[in-house]
Order: sequence, then C-alpha cells, then structure tokens
Amino acid sequence: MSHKKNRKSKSSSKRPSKRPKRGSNDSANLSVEAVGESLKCEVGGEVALPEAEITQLCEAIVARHENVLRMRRDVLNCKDNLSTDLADTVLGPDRESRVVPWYPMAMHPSPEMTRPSRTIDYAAGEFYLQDAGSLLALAAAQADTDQLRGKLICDLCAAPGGKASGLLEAIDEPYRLAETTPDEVIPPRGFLLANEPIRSRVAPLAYNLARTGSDQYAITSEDPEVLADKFPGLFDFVLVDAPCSGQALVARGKQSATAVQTSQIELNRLRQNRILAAAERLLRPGGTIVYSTCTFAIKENEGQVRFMMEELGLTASPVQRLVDYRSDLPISFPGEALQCSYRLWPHRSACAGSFAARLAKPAAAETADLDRDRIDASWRRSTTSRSRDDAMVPRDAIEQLPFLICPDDRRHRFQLRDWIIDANAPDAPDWVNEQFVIGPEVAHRTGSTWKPSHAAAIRRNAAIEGTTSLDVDDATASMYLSGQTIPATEQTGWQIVRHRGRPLGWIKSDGRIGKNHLARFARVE
Ligand SMILES: C[S@@+](CC[C@H](N)C(=O)[O-])C[C@H]1O[C@@H](n2cnc3c(N)ncnc32)[C@H](O)[C@@H]1O
Repeated sequence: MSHKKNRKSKSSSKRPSKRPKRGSNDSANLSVEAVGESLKCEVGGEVALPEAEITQLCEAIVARHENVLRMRRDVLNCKDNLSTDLADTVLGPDRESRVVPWYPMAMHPSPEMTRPSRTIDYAAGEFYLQDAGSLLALAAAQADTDQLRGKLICDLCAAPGGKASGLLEAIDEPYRLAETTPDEVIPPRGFLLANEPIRSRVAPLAYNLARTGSDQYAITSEDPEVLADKFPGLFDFVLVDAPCSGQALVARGKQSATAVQTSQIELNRLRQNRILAAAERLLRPGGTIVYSTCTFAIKENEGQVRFMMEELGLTASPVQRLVDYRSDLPISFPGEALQCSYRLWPHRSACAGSFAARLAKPAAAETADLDRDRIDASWRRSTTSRSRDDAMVPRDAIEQLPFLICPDDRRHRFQLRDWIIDANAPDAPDWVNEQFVIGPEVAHRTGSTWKPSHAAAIRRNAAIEGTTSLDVDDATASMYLSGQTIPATEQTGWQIVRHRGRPLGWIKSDGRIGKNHLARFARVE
C-alpha cells in the first residue's frame, strides 16, 4: 500500500501540469481574432471596436500599468503629517496632471516617489495602491462624495478589499469619532458588510479594511445566495465586483490568454447571473447596485446589464460625471443598458481597463420576507439601549489586556470567535453577533497568552487612542516596519508605535527594548 502510494507521488511529481500556468507569458499569444470575438455584440454581431483598435487593445492588455495612490479621505484634508514624497504627490506643482480624471481622490505617484508600497506613509494607511481602472466602480458608487455617508452597504465579492476599503471610507468618519467623549451619543454612521466566499481570501480583506482605521464593518464568507436568504432587502447599496474572465489582469500575470476563450466567458457569465440575482434580493426597494468587472467581453458586461434590466427588473441609474466613459458599443446593442454602463479601455486611458454599471431597484419592488421596520430598528438601535456580550469574553483576556478589553468600555461590544476577540462598534447592527459574522479583531490567543491584534493598533477609536504610545522618528519607524526591535522608554508593557501621530503597530517593552509585534503581513521587508 505504502509502496503504491510512493510510486504515485514520484510519478506525479514528474508529470507536467496540463493546466496553463497562470501568468505564464502566453499573454503574448493573445490573438486579435479571439479578442475580437469576445467583443462581438450578441445581437447584430457587430464588434465593439474598429479593427485597428483591437490590435491596439491587444498590445495594451499585455502592457503593465503603474498603480495609482487612492488617498484616504481624511488625508486629503489634513496634509500636515505627510512625508515629502507624499506631499509632492498630493500637493506638488504638477498635481493636476497626475490626478485620475474619473476619481480625483487618486493620483499617479510623482516621479520622485519610488516604490510607494515600501514607504512609512503606506504602512500608516495614508493611501491604498490599485490600478486606476478599478476606481471606475468606486466612481460609479460615488464613493468620493458624501452620497454613501450613513448608508448600510454590502460588497458581495470583496477580497482583497480594494473597493471595499474605499466604500468604508465613504460611509464612516473614524477620525471625527476619535474626537468624541465617552458619554457623547454617536450619530448613526454607515455600516459595511464585506462578503468573500473564498475563506483563504478573508485575511487580506480584513487587513485592508482595518487599514482604513474604521470599525464600521463586518465580514462574512458566504455564498451570495445564502447571504441573500439571511438578509433579504436589507441593504441601501450593493457592490458586485464580480469574478470574471479577467482580461484586464493578463499583464499582471493574474490571468492567462485563456481569458478570451468563449468557454471561459460563458462560464463566468453564468456565475455572474447567479451572483446578480442574489444581489438584487439583498437590495432594499429603491436601493442602488454597482456591477463591475475587469474584463472586456460584452457578455460579461453590457450583456449582464441587460440581464439585470430584463430578468431582475432593475432600472438604469446613470452617473452624470462619468458621461465621457459611457459604453460606446455599436447602436445595434439594445439601448437602455448603455445609458448606465461605463468602460475604460487600456489603449485609451492610463490603466488596465474595466467596466462598471449603476442600476437601481424600483422603490415599489416587492422583496420576499422583508420586514424593513424590524431591520431598521435592529440596525439603528442606540448606543445606550444596546445589549452587551462581554460575558463571553474570557477572564484571562481581560486580566492580560486590561487597557484593551475593559468590561466598562462602552465603545466596544466584544465577541469571542474561537481564540479571537472581535470588538464591534457600539452602533453596529445586532446581526454582527451572529457566529458567521467576523468583526474587527482586537485580540487573539497564542498558547495561554492573549496578544493585541494589529487591527486594534491602527483603529481610530477613542478607547484605543488612549493606549500608551511610543513616538518614533523616520529611522526608528523604518527599523520597526522591517521587523526589528527598537529602543523603548522606561515604561513597560504593550505600546502602540506612532510615527507623526499615526499608529503603525504594537511593541512589548521591557523598559529598555521594544520587542517587535508588528504582524508579518504588515511588514516592509
Ligand atoms: C474581482 S475579485 C474582487 C476584487 C475586490 N472587489 C477588490 O476590489 O479588491 C472577485 C472576488 O469574487 C470572489 N468570488 C468567487 N466566486 C464567487 C461567488 N460565487 N460569489 C461571490 N464572490 C465570488 C473571488 O474570490 C474574488 O475575491
């Protein structure tokens, strides 16, 4: 038996993989015919682009575009703390030429800024790095305006959180909250449910949401249909940034040339139909949906907008300021879907390309099992009447981390999840207490020791803001971010390392040396 097993593993190790390796540069083999075929209208058979442009598109698909900096909203208003490099990007003389036209809160880095992902500013969460194309969905969501402030929203396909973190900044103002006094009643803030069905992708999602400093979010890892059964008609806004054939990801090595195959496109179309039907059920009547992809195939884009209109009864909700990016498919494509569909082509705009559409659910739409009064009452319950779950928090956690897990602290509702403690915001909806919901993490246990979590260090919240801090200069911040121990003051115990007032992570000081407790995924190595 064991002999057989060994033989099998030996031979399989030599067998070449039949699957094309993702990102292997068969992207260079992208055929103009196959790309053209994926751009054919279902009705009329015309191709979306003139033939000469398809060749340009094929070249642009395999060319790499630099990431842009999506600035955290409050950073744009409070520029004093910025490093010179970042200030040049945000304030520099040629700033206007570097602003992303469809999303003015994002900018191309200045030429002086090399490797922005390795800067202290990035570690401090001052900006998020992403392809400018992915900002089209945030623009369609109007996440750079105050339209989403205070709304209950769901990002149904959320990992790794590039868009979810932008939405979270749009609904909440963590910095304003940090200035409130303990007795002050917090006005209703928005709340984000970020869902990602693939479990292994939840950790990077949680990290990217925590980087915003907000605690107005929860995470689930559910199939969209299951989620829609649990929360029918709950959300004011739903984003579906759908899994797709990913033609815009070929240059990044995240997709191969198979992205233009008809079978791939069809497979994705069917999966998207299922996700969109669930998204429609999650929306309240009168709510808004933004659908986006990072592919060019019509069937996965304008074709899905038709599906939402004809099969799900949604209506177009055009975004006036995106009119320059309106989908310009040949007129034979059935009309209405184009009114609210937007495209970025990589050979026309400085990005990898994307698609986004904005639709609304009619206010009179019927939603199964909808009990809006009950839902409103539960999610907007006031701080003072909120039930507390601190009894679930283990006593040893309170004893070991009294500065973080304090039963009298009315700014958190603690929740035990395996050997992790979440601290939900006091005005979070009641359903965050459900076992399938993951909240902002505050502490975790290794062996018999409870340790404060990275998310707790970088959270903008008055209770945590009061934790002992160690202020460090540029050189010490760089040492800390690379994982080294740093010199500490006489004070002992857990402390938050701050650079120009911005929290970076935890150390544990023995009164001389600060042992580095920066989470591995947050290190700059
Ligand atoms: C295009 S990515 C989302 C990117 C993300 N919105 C961002 O901006 O960082 C699509 C996500 O959908 C997830 N996904 C895969 N199958 C899904 C399904 N059946 N329902 C919902 N999401 C799914 C993938 O794991 C992936 O994380």
